[in-house]
Amino acid sequence: MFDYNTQASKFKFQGEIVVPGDKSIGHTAIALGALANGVTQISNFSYSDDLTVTAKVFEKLGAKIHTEMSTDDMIIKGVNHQLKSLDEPLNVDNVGALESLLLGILATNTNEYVIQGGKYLSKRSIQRLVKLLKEMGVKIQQLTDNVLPVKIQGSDNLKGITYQQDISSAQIKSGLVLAGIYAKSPTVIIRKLPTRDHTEILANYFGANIVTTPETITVNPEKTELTGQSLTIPGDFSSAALYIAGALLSKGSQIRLPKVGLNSTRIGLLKVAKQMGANIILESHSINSVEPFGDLVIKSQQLHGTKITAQQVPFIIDEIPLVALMASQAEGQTVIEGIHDVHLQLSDRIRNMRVELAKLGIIMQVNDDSIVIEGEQKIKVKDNVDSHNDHRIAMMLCIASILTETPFKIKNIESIDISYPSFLSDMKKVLVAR
Ligand SMILES: O=C(O)C1=C[C@@H](OP(=O)(O)O)[C@@H](O)[C@H](O)C1
Ligand SMILES: C=C(OP(=O)(O)O)C(=O)O
Repeated sequence: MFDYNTQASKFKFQGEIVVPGDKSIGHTAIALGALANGVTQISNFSYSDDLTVTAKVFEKLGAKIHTEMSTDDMIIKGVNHQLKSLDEPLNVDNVGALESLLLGILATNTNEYVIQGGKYLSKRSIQRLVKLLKEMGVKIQQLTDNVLPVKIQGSDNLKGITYQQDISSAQIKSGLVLAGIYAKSPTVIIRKLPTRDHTEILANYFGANIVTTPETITVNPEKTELTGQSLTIPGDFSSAALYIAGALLSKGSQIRLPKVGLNSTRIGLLKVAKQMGANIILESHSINSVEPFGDLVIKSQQLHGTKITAQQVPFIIDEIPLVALMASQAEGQTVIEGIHDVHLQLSDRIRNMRVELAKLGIIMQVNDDSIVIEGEQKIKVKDNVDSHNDHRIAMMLCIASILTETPFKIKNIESIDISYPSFLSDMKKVLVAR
């Protein structure tokens, strides 16, 4: 509903910016803290629209959540797996990560719940996870075919299952892992490709017994008791990626990003940038925390095209719009393979980024299983652009805007609140006209 007017100047990045805490880890930490016995203390928790929805849902289910806004500390008193029964539906809005975590958790409880979703989640199929949970013994009734709302009644006698992944989705995996924690027998997930692993890492930190190999994830439920923990959430790599792409592309840039999350399943963009010829400096690296983090220094560099394989795609899943922008400014062609088997993101993200970048004169070919992007495309503004209420597209378009002197409008800019509400003001702090 709000238009953002970009500026009639090219910019470069200079200085240092601390990005907010990771959204994906935030969802998982709230879910586990709410479910656990005792108190969980989360440092560097950053509220965004999506995390507000998650906190509200778990408060409704009985968890007590206190947030110290001045210090970004969140304290959760968990329900020790005794979820409150409810007469009203739980609304997950358009928060995909919450939808699957919640289905997995409610699967383990005998109360009946209704889960509702917003515009996008009322269209995105949840058939895969529903089918798997039903195999475990959960009763799920879908009021419309394969989408939210659903009525779910879990069981305290769930049977572990073996799931051969047919799609590389971290969310489906997370739902199944959480259901498996309280089942009566082990659940085994045979991987298609590795995806982000925050759920496995944090669940083990809270007391679960999940064994991972490159090929499998085994959830051993025997005697599992989740206990409240203390943890610090690192900076969100997906937010840092905006500055990484922006600084690489805008001549004369140098930016430092302290304490960014560096979980290897999230930082595919660093590998892609390296393949494209970039040298990103890692100044310090802490691996002794629950999730690794470090300081990154990025300078503008001329990039060249590359081939991004299907195995790399889950590790750049939320950064594909930024990778497309980088590819369009590099020398030569870039191909992103294996896009067919990824989970449909929020809006139809790949289609929407293609349509909106075309309005800025950036053309790409989207095939059934690949994207082909020619390099050295000049940005030529032909029309105003639209975020399609997708925060990743809105913020990528903001980065594109600093590469051109021609101003344009970004419609529905408020979608940035989904993950990074302070993005525009943060970005301004480190932008210098060139
Ligand atoms: O688990 C998560 O927090 C997420 C997993 C990813 O989805 P899929 O791997 O299911 O596609 C990612 O795109 C989404 O933004 C958040
Ligand atoms: C799609 C995203 O998140 P979710 O799937 O949780 O809505 C995202 O953060 O880009």
